[in-house]
Amino acid sequence: MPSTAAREVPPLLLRDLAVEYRQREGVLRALTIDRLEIPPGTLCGISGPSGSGKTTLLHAAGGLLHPQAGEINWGEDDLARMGEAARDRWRRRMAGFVFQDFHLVPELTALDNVLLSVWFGSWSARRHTTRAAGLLREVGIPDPARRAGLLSRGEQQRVAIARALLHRPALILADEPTASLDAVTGAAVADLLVASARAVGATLLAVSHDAALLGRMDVVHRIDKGRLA
Ligand SMILES: Nc1ncnc2c1ncn2[C@@H]1O[C@H](COP(=O)(O)OP(=O)(O)OP(=O)(O)O)[C@@H](O)[C@H]1O
Repeated sequence: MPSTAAREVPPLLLRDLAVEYRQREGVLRALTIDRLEIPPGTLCGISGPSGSGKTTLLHAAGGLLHPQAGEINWGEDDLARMGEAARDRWRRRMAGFVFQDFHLVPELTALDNVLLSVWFGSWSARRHTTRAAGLLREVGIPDPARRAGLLSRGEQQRVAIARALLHRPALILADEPTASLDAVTGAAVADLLVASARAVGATLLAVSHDAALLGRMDVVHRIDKGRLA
């Protein structure tokens, strides 16, 4: 299991948060959170009906969107007060993302998919190549030279998890990580995600409808109509 400790993991505190989307019919208030605190290293599930605001919450907590009001405090850093460039830098430093449909480039090898952020960033490729190959071995991908498009769906999600772990994130944000996998493969991916976060002490925020995954979280917050239920 990936075992190198994460950087220092800050607590998350959301306060008076409001996220709105401009839609054709007008402005939709998608999320209203008075207060939500998540201690460092917590495995936190986010559940709720379709359209209730789960992904919006994940994106707000991960600095992928700018809220209309409120605070998104990861320790000393308030993402709500940062511009887009600062949030980009914060994300690259702090967060690893895992998505339902993997977001891999099928023509590239497993290794190159894990290293994509290194190509686009200013990190040293050689140092990261060794770590990326090691992570792929640890998540159960023995052949890093295999093209991602030739891997099974479960293997592709393993590659995506290795990619999320590359920069030793303090936070792992996963959006329906098992939803496009069959039950057995999903359970194995859930095991890997939980074990990976635990091994490095990272905070895990996982949006999911998957009872097996949610059952492995320390806490599950349910969202209904944009509010904590
Ligand atoms: N970029 C956007 N522009 C406009 N409206 C949006 C946008 N993203 C989400 N919404 C709306 O905000 C509400 C919450 O969406 P969100 O994706 O957060 O819900 P969800 O609980 O993750 O849903 P699901 O389980 O179906 O993925 C929905 O009504 C959705 O239509």
